[in-house]
Amino acid sequence: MFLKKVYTLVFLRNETQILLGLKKRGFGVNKWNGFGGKVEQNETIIDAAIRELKEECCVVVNKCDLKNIGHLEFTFEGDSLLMDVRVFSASNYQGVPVETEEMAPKWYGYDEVPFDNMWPDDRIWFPYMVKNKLFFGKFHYKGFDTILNYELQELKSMETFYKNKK
Ligand SMILES: Nc1nc2c([nH]c(=O)n2[C@H]2C[C@H](O)[C@@H](COP(=O)(O)OP(=O)(O)OP(=O)(O)O)O2)c(=O)[nH]1
Repeated sequence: MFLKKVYTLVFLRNETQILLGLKKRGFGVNKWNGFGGKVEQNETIIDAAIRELKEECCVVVNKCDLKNIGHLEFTFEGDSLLMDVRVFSASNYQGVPVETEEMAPKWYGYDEVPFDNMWPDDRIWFPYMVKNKLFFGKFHYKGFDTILNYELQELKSMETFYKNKK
């Protein structure tokens, strides 16, 4: 039995670039990533995505501009935690990303994404996101550097995926 915790992960994107943030503290420190974190009690997933984006880089996004593009699950050898990560993309937003105590933002061209300084699974599923394919990925780690096994599939619709998910 796993103990599931839900997280958000938001990527601001345009046709040529994607915004990443260098995590300055906590889980995933010193890695480039999208913006996100734990969904709190009594908070919807979409509200958590909006809140975390604002807290981490001071950008405001409207609900209707956040598109759920993927679902990721992470488990770790010897640990009962299952991280359930809802991935979103947005190209409309208000404000200019700025550095906060948690993240230092930077725009990257799609061909210069710094995978060597990111979670190892990112290089596996990023190509789906870049090609605008919806995806579901499951990664089982040993420690935080080694993927022991994984599954990745393209989805036709996130709604259908969640409807059929147990
Ligand atoms: N790209 C990518 N993101 C990941 C992976 N694993 C993983 O947890 N994430 C994301 C999901 C969340 O956005 C973030 C982890 O959330 P967090 O621990 O920073 O949450 P938080 O801000 O609420 O935490 P806290 O420090 O305030 O307690 O990292 C991964 O393998 N790849």
